[in-house]
Amino acid sequence: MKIETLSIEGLCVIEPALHLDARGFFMESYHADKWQEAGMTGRFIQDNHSYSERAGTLRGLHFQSEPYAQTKLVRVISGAIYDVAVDLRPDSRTYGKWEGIVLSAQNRKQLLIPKGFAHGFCTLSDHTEVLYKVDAYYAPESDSGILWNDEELGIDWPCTNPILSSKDQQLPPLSQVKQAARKECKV
Ligand SMILES: Cc1cn([C@H]2C[C@H](O)[C@@H](COP(=O)(O)OP(=O)(O)O[C@H]3O[C@H](C)C(=O)[C@H](O)[C@H]3O)O2)c(=O)[nH]c1=O
Repeated sequence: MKIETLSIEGLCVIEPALHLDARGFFMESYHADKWQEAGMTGRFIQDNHSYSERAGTLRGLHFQSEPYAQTKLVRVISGAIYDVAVDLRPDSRTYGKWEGIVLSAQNRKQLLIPKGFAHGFCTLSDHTEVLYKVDAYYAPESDSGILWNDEELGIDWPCTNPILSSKDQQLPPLSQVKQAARKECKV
């Protein structure tokens, strides 16, 4: 297994060991103890699977607020995505910074996104399937997000006119998310 840290602390890219033979390959796509030994947090309790018909489909940016914040372990089993994580951890020196990486069925890379990040991706091919593990259950009442093309974030998406859900089209700007977080801290 190879692990690469990214410029934002806590984000890391995992490449599981591949066992190749004349039939193809086998890999352990997740192993709780090995992932923990490698320093990755998160005991995952829910698996998610999304399918996007067309390239240029953008899902996000989403996050669940505490106490339902989720660590995510994201990988692609068909097609490819540009996967983006945005640091929303209140005391982080990289608050509001983002990292993007291509995850694909071909590169078999996985992105570990700790709690406190918003997450989104844009598909780079038709018929893209994304699997991701989370360490907290879906809690719609805590579901929140940031508008994909928020100017303050300035994410360099590879898709200009994406296919979005109506929900994602109406997500708030980062400024509003920051304001809400400040209000929560004062409570
Ligand atoms: C996330 C989730 C959704 N749902 C239901 C709720 C809706 O009826 C339907 C589609 O949900 P949504 O439009 O939020 O799905 P995505 O736009 O793919 O959102 C996800 O994509 C971004 C990239 C993420 O990181 C989040 O995990 C998640 O928000 O699935 C569930 O039943 N359980 C779940 O855990």
